[in-house]
Amino acid sequence: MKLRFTKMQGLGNDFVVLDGVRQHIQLSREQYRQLGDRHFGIGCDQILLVEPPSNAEADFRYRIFNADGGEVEQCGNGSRCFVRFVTEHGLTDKREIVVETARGLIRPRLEEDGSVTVDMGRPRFTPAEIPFLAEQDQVCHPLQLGDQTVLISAVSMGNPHAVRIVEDVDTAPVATQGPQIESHPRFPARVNAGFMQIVQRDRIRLRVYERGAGETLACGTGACAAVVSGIRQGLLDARVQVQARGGQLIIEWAGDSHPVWMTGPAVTVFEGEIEI
Ligand SMILES: N[C@@H](CCC[C@H](N)C(=O)O)C(=O)O
Repeated sequence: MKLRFTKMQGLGNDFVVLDGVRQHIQLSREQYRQLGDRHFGIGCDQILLVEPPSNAEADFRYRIFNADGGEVEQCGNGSRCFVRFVTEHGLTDKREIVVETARGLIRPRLEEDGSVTVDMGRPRFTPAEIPFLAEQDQVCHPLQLGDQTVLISAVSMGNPHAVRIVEDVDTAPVATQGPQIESHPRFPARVNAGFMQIVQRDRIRLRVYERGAGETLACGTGACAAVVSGIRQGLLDARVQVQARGGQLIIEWAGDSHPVWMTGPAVTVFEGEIEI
């Protein structure tokens, strides 16, 4: 079967986007994994499938698959690419779009300058909602990694995140501790592992070892989780610039049950067709 696709990126976190509105797409986990393969497929961190909504309130539904083929609940950089995709492909002329995801509705808005602002919903900290095996919600939890104990905060932005504060992201043990945290038995659905350096109260540097994709150049939900975790610890202000390896995001959170807002770019790289 021939499949048309669009290659996009948000801060270097790259996506294969499929139009499931104009073509019927039903792929197996193995086929998603094949699309994401950088040697035998197109190559990307995640695949986004845009579909008609099943909820009357929504304009579209979008599904997210990691490069390992597994379906996940939420994707920040992907939600901005999604907005550029549906507008550039003439699927909508709305600037504010209601989108159904596996974890409820999100409401992205296309700004005049082409950037996209997304209401990412409210963060959740209850261990069962993340899911994380812990007695109670604490701002920080000790986590055993071999013979070392590290402090992490556990946050769900629809998808699970563990955030660790480090002195310097450039020398942080992302390649070694990232996979250990990702598959830690206390995270039964696995987890995205963030390493955050606090530069100032309104600026952090962040690297994320993503569940199902490895370290990416940026992670939107990871940026939300890191800022929320820093605010909860009293270390950050309500508006923070997040510097990832692939570029910058602005994250805002007013606390408690307020939603987290994310603003950043999304870019189309090329279009193509693949036999799958
Ligand atoms: N890159 C994404 C997150 C994609 C999903 C994640 N790897 C997971 O498994 O939850 C983002 O920008 O948020």
